[in-house]
Amino acid sequence: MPSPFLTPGSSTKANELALLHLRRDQTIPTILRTYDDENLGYDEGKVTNTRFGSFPHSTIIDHPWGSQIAASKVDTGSRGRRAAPPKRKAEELDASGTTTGGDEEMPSLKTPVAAASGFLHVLYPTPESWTMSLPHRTQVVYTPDYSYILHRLRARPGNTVIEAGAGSGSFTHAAVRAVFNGYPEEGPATKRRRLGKVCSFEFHEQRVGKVQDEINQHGLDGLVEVTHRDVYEHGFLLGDPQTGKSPKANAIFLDLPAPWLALKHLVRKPPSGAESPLDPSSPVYLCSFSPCLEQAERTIRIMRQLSWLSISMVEVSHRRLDVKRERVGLDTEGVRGATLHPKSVEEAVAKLRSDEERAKLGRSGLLQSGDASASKKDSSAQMSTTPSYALGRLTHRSEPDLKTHTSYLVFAVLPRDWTEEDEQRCRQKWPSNRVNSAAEETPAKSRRQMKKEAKAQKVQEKGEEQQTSEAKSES
Ligand SMILES: C[S@@+](CC[C@H](N)C(=O)[O-])C[C@H]1O[C@@H](n2cnc3c(N)ncnc32)[C@H](O)[C@@H]1O
Repeated sequence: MPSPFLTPGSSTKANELALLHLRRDQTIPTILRTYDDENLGYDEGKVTNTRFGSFPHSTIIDHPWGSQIAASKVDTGSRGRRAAPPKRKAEELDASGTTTGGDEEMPSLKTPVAAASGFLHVLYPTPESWTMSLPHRTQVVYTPDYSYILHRLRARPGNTVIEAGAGSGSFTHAAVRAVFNGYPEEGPATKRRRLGKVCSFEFHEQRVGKVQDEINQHGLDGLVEVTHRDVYEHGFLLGDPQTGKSPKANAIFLDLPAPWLALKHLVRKPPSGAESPLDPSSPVYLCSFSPCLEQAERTIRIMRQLSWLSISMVEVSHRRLDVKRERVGLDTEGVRGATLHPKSVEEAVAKLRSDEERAKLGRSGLLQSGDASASKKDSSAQMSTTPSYALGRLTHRSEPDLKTHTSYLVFAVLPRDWTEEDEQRCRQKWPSNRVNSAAEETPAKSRRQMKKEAKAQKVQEKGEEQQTSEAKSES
């Protein structure tokens, strides 16, 4: 099954994840099904109820992504009072095998009737929207952090990423999109076309089960491999911790309470004699996510002992700045967000004077509605000589609800092992006149010396030319 995260196609499909977008900060993830998989007893099949109305999934399936879906009239009251428990019906359907996957074979469902109001938009899932809507089981890595981490890990199509722990699967989805290079069913990986993969490790049993279910429902089987493992003790091999297969990782992301305890397994030659989980043919990039500086320091100390290079630490502290023009004044009547209040003493006094004037005219019966509106128009015309975008005071303040948390990210690189055979292979592959044993033995010449030698050669050539011309003239 193709994943809607990676290849969503043009329209929604039954049994695939879709995001029901209610408003900017409210999205409901759901697996679209025509039948009532939770046995809630709706005549219309599976229904999602929201504050903007009820949405039978039959009205959402087979619509282009981004479509606006109108709410339907759904009987949410009487379904619990049915004589035959709907659960039995659903169980029978499950047993007959007609519910899962075979939506065409479903018994007839009630055709939904459009409600007078209410709508939502149906969107395909992305790692960003999934991060905002996923069921949180742990603290998660948010988009501002994982976009930077994946960039620094040089995660690209065809790479293999090790992730520990998987937690709620937020980073997992972003990582698999970064390394995706085709589905395993499309053909085996070749030397030139490696299929990207995420090897995810988690020691909390229930979280493993949940992540595994989500990976399966999101069509990411084969691209993400979740292993139930305490990585401090048993490392990162796939299958058996001692004799298992190496994931041959190019990039590693550790989101663990004690990352330094896992580092001993991330070496080229494990002391136990087991295979290394790292790709022997490439440098390995690592990022460790810590909420406090002490953890970052401790990780760095162990990294140094284990030959990690280019170690650097970054504190991620995102702030989104809300920039806007604050308008205050009596000329802002009807302007959204503006403060209708005199902005200076002069304006306040002018207002008092005009109010007094108008009161006087009113008392003497001279104020006519036409005159009043004309005088109002005159004053606003006077004030509107400045273009509206330049009116008011420019202010900025940081938006408080940006979802992220302060994090200390430690980055490092472990170069690939380099043997004499590798050296010889390279010399054969890229022979160079400049790389020969003679050149290696003699120390490199300085520029000055080279210039001197060139000059001497020129003088010598000139002398030789002169000699031959003299000899010619003599003969
Ligand atoms: C902060 S959460 C990870 C969140 C995840 N990166 C995400 O974006 O959703 C840390 C996870 O590490 C797991 N963990 C802690 N110690 C572990 C260990 N020794 N081996 C494997 N997983 C471990 C915890 O169970 C927890 O789920």
